[in-house]
Amino acid sequence: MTGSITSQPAPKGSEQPAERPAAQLSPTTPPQEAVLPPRAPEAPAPGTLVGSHYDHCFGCGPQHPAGLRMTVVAGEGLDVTAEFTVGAGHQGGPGLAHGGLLTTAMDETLGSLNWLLHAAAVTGRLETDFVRPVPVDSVLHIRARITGVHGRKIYSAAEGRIGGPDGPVAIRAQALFIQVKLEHFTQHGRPEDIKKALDDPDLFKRARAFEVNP
Ligand SMILES: CCCCCCCCCCCCCC(=O)SCCNC(=O)CCNC(=O)[C@H](O)C(C)(C)COP(=O)(O)OP(=O)(O)OC[C@H]1O[C@@H](n2cnc3c(N)ncnc32)[C@H](O)[C@@H]1OP(=O)(O)O
Repeated sequence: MTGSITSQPAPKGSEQPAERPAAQLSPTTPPQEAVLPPRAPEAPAPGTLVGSHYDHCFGCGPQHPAGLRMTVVAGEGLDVTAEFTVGAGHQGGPGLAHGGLLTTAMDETLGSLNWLLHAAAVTGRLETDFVRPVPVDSVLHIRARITGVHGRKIYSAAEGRIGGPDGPVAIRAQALFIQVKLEHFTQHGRPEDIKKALDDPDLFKRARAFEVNP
């Protein structure tokens, strides 16, 4: 067979393996200077629901018609747990969860950690390893923790297990969240949604509570 990429002769002078670049730390790995701060006084008590940050959020909003409606429970330290039940509407391959939706569930859980610091933060980078397929009807049990804080950067990691906390690992994630001011939302969001949120004191009080001075 001709024309196959693999059957092409190596270009002259390329017989030596290229020098590998030095191993680099992922931007989601906390630097040595990072710290683990105490829980904020406003953090939800251990064992209680963290609560939805926005009613229309795809990940946690109770008013979202097709969202994941995830609920997250605060842990004892800088950690949370969450469960995501994979439904027929979440399929990628037949009978299996779509990877992008699993990533969303991880993002939502990791994002909830910021409540423990009382910090408004958005996902800057999210890395995901898909370890095994997740069948429809299974419950993904997610445990997430903050791994370090450095300036505006909040580092975190999570693991999703099938069926419960002792089930087989299906997905792992590491994230870098960046603290932002409330203006991040009010300046960039669609004006009618921002107005609706601002006009509704119940919807917005949590967001206001998030205001920080990075
Ligand atoms: C209305 C209702 C409101 C509800 C409120 C609830 C909130 C909860 C919502 C939760 C919803 C669920 C979660 C969601 O879905 S959140 C939604 C998905 N995420 C976003 O939309 C974020 C989009 N990105 C941005 O807005 C900006 O890029 C941000 C704000 C992130 C940074 O732009 P900003 O101009 O502010 O800062 P900076 O650029 O100086 O960067 C600062 C530092 O960070 C480092 N860096 C940045 N990015 C990366 C990267 N990718 N890898 C590695 N490093 C990165 C950067 O090098 C720098 O480091 P250093 O030089 O200092 O060392």
